[in-house]
Amino acid sequence: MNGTRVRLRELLRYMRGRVPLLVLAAVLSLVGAGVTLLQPLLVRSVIDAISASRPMAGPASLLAGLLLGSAVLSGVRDFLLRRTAEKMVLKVRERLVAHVLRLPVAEYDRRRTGDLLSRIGADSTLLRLVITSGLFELATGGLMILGAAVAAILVDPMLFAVTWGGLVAALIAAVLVARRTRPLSEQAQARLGEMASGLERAIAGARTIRAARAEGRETRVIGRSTRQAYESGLRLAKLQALVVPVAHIATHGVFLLVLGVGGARVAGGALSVGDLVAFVLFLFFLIMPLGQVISAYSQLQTGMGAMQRVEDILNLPTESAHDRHDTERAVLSEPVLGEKPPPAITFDRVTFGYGEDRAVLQNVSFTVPVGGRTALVGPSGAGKSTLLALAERFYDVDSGAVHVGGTDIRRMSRDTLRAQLGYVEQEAPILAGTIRDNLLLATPGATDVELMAVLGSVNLAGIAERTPLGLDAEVGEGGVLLSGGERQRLAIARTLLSAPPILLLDEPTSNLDARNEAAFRQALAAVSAEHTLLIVAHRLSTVVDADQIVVIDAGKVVAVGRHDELTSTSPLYRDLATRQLLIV
Ligand SMILES: Nc1ncnc2c1ncn2[C@@H]1O[C@H](COP(=O)(O)OP(=O)(O)OP(=O)(O)O)[C@@H](O)[C@H]1O
Repeated sequence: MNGTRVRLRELLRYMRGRVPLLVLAAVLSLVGAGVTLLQPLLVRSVIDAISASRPMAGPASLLAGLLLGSAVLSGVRDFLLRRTAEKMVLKVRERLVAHVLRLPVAEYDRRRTGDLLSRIGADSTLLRLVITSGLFELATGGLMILGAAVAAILVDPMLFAVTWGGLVAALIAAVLVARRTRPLSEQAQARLGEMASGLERAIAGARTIRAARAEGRETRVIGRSTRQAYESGLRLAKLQALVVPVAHIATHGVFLLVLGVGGARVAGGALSVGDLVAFVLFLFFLIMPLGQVISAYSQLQTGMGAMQRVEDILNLPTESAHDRHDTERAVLSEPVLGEKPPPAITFDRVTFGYGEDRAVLQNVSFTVPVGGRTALVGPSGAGKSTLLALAERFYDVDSGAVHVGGTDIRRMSRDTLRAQLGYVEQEAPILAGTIRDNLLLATPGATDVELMAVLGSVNLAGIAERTPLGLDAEVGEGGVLLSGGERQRLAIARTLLSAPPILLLDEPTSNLDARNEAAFRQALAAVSAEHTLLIVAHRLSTVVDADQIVVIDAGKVVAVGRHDELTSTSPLYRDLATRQLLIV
């Protein structure tokens, strides 16, 4: 009950700003219901006029006019409602997209992409049901039933009492079904989300899945969710199939009863033929919207279920909502004249774990001086990439602090922090789109000359000269139309273009061929010349001339120094270098 109230409040929030249109639609509905309920009375006048051989042209033409009027009114009302509902779906989708793009990175680690997509696509569409079928049909149908019942009572209370039992039976059956609808349709939507996740995984991993000849198995796994959605739908259909006969018997029985008892009352002179026809028509207007109200109630439940799934996402705190200091303007420490500038980055006794169970980094302290190259080396899983993620503040440290330019990064807005840092992931993520789209990601205003210059600096000008499309050539989903080395250098070019003072680079572990390797070195040299570079290094050639090497093992700093020093002082480093854990 409490949950329903909360959702109704949310619903009202979605409708904010659209109240005038909804009120207009409500007024049109009211007028429409009134016009419809006048029709039986006019029919009665026409019939009674014919029976008494009186002229009937007046009431007959009024009846025709009313019919036309109510048709036009219902058309206008439906359009207004659909428009309002579409607008609501638009607003919810806009909010969902903006919200999903601002969720903390850890949230993406936990969730399936397909499920998020399905909530944005399918569930937001179902929300439309809440307004159109749900609220309005429920309200107008309810109004119609009430009006028709009152009118029927006025025509003949005794005949109405006879019909009452059948109507109540039909109503109870309908409410029972509607109550089961919501959990079943929620189940079906959740299964559809799983199906979308499965498909997303299968398409993203298409090559691996083909190579492993696993299409059949993947199809079966995805098929399971589809089948479960079908089963929920089927259970719903069975439930509804049970109710239809009950409603059918109840409503048809009521009509037969009315005709029988009413016929006897006409014969006895208690009612005129016109009265009986008017009563039957009122009964018709009472029973007809009953079906509408029942299905509207089920649809309202379906829409509310979808709303719950949408709200689940909207209620997740965004990245900056986790953050008490984000509203403060960042005050980056300005170096005082004659004073040594603060280090570019300082990790100060940093301890961090992704979950509660295990610390990935323990008490890590080191500084990255301004200018030059600091390389992070260590065995796989030691925590090197995690250090870059902490500097970008994708996650917050559990204890200790990270400082950038002398300021604790929790004391600056994420925007300010990320403007200081460029970040190139290990598996350079190239976005589907053109070379230009990719380069402009962080620097939307760059000119073509600047784009070509930055491509040249990482030895990549050639990719813009391969096709007549130049910078507008597509790179494919995830950059599949480029080689691994080209992807990495395009990602570096993209980051260089935004000219951040500090660059965080996760070196690719993949073996590059000699030409790509040379090009990568050249790109690194271009980066090192103008930026402070913190690089997770997998290649000996990256570390031999680094200004500082930090050796990490199992989440701890075990040695810091230059290549020559470390080869004599750090057994682990020597081991890494000589056993070629660092690629030569
Ligand atoms: N998003 C994440 N959620 C949970 N655990 C993670 C996540 N990312 C990394 N880990 C875990 O944290 C540990 C350190 O990972 P990290 O990627 O920092 O290592 P690394 O030293 O960069 O390794 P590599 O050289 O193989 O890239 C690993 O045990 C890894 O399983």
